[in-house]
Amino acid sequence: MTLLSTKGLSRNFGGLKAVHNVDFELQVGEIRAIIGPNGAGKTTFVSLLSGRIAPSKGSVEFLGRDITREPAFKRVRQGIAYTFQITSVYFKLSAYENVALSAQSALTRAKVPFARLHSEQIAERVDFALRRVGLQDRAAARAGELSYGHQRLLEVAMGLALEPKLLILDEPTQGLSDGEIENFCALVREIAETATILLIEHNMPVVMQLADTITVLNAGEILASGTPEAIRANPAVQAAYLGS
Ligand SMILES: Nc1ncnc2c1ncn2[C@@H]1O[C@H](COP(=O)(O)OP(=O)(O)OP(=O)(O)O)[C@@H](O)[C@H]1O
Repeated sequence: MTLLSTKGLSRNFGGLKAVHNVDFELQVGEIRAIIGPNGAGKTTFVSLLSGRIAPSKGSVEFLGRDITREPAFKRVRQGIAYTFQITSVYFKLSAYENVALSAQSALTRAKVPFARLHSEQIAERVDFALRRVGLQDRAAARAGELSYGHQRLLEVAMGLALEPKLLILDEPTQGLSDGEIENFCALVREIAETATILLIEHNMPVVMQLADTITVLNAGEILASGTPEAIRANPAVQAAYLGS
């Protein structure tokens, strides 16, 4: 079953075609990686999916509905969560409060009137999300005092508190230690049991072990799509990206 698809999706910045004419399809339950050289258009592409930026041309469908013109907050309410770099974390708030903000927005999506939001409902969700990423013991810590690796995990917890159907992770392992990366991969597999994952990732071993399917972007266009084995063996991909 198709979760998300795009047709002719394009975004120009002046004369630059950052994303050009992309037809893309994502199936429910898969882990999809998007790879490509620097400047290939990966972040621009997922920003078009999440609604952070508007397309110059083309369309996006989510669960059969055209969401091309829907603003980001409405897409979040439909189940598209985008954890974008560390900038989304409020450093002065506690880990708990950061996740509670997300949880609140998800409960609003479920049409629970804002004024009647019970703190237990939020607490339940926050506890679940923090436990899932292994930060339950750091709930009271200020986000700004957490290690970088924990801040990245906090961001994932904020995404999970939205109970997303689609979780978009933009370079989630950047800056993590080898041990943290290993734990992170286990976490992604666990999350994939209940959500579809779209992952932008530069770390090839991570991509190769996690992804069901890899889509390669190059100069704003899809160069290839396939299993990790097929992508590894694809001469065009090797020439454009893997450099071997
Ligand atoms: N807001 C913007 N204004 C102008 N040009 C932009 C803007 N955002 C992205 N670009 C350009 O669009 C192209 C694609 O950028 P994008 O960040 O999507 O690539 P990427 O594949 O995510 O790269 P990286 O792997 O380095 O993060 C690049 O040439 C970039 O300079």
